[in-house]
Amino acid sequence: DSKERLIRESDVAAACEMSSALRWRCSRCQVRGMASLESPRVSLQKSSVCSRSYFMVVMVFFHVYIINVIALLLYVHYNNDTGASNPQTPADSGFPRNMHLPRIEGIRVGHVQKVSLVPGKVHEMKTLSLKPLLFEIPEFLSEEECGVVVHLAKLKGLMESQVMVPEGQEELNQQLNLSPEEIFNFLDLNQDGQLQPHEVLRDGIWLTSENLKEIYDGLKVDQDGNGLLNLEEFRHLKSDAFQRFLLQRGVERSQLVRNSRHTWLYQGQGAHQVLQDLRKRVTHLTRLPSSLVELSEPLQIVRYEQGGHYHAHHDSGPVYPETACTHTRLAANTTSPFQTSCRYITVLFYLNNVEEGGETTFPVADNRTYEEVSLIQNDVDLLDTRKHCDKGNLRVKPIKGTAVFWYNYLSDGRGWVGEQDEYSLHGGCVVTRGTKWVANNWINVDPDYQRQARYQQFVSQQQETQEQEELISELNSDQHIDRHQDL
Ligand SMILES: O=C(O)CCC(=O)C(=O)O
Ligand SMILES: [Fe+2]
Repeated sequence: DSKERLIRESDVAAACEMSSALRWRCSRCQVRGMASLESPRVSLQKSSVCSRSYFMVVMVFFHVYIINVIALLLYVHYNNDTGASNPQTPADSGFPRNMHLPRIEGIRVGHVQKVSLVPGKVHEMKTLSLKPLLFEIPEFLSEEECGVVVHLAKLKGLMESQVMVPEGQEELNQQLNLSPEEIFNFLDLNQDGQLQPHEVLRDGIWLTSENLKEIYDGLKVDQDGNGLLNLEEFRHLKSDAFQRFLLQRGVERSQLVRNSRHTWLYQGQGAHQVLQDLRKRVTHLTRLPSSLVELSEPLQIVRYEQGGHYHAHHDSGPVYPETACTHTRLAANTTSPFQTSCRYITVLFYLNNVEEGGETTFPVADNRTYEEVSLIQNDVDLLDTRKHCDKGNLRVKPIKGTAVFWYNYLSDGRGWVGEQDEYSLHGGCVVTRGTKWVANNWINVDPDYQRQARYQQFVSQQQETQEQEELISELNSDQHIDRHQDL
């Protein structure tokens, strides 16, 4: 009998160890533990409640627990490898399988966080809006740095940001094989069977209702004269008819979507130190992997003369499965006619103080809802930065050295780029006095993780080949020198 009790006692000990592994509070163990301090007799009596079957139950729990843990580990493992957002990437791509893009938290509008971007200086970063996620950092560039960037841009020379050439709309439509009905349906946002002025394809030219009436009259297209186009009237038009008409009649620069000049400055190895420093600072600011920042577009410098403007736009378009990104297209092996620049982040620097006007407007920042149709109502076109900048939700005054930055895409919830953030709509208000200099640093990320990975692999292979070729040519030239010396 005492032997059996001893066995039971050891069973209980084993069972209790199991149960503590399960974090399952075994009151009997506590009773046993306490009792054993006081009197072994009591301990034996109490332990009798823990029978073999009790031990079996605990063992079953223990096994279920272990199986659950293994299943969870397997799930995490396979989800990382085969998930849509983070699919398998080649082992030698130098691009981690599971790269997560950090996103800075805005907390709330007006929140200020301190950021350390350059040694010995602390910057303050203020949240301007949450939709889009938008920040302002005063004194991001020093006065001298602003001067250097403007100087370099002038040395390089600036070109018109928008030229007046029809953009081959007709050819594109033919290529896409779209019927007039399909195009009409696509343009007719509210599907009322009529094209309102704002539903007409503007394609580079900013058409006010007055402009449009003039075009309709000139082309004799609006047969019933109601200022709207129905499908029948639309059928008689070529899709680039408006552009051609305006080209013949002559268009002023102020009638374009964008009235500015710009140039591009390379920021990689060998570039001016200020440009390289700027890129490093942007990497620190955005907290993105440096490889992404380094493979992005060069710095764009923009100059607006007095009267210059940029109507509200998105820096990067929506991405559908068939949309290619301009930067990864080379490695994507696609023939899709749809492409966008996939600018995940815009960092905009103000390089001078503007005497009057020239603010950056975010007309729908922190709106409750975003509806394209409600942007143009009762002759107030919120996209029009020549006329209605004062009616937008948020305007940032250009101050020399200040940087603003925002996300043009939302997160996909799994650490990668998600859908376009429509609230990132913005524009440059008309410069009413003086000139305005800004610079754009766009960080390009493909919302398709695998395409971005392939692109990075492609670039690193190219770099390797180039380095090898350089090494070979260096060796050859060394041999050449030696031979020369021999001679
Ligand atoms: O000039 C500005 O304030 C905005 C510029 C801009 O949006 C752009 O260049 O894409
Ligand atoms: Fe922009």
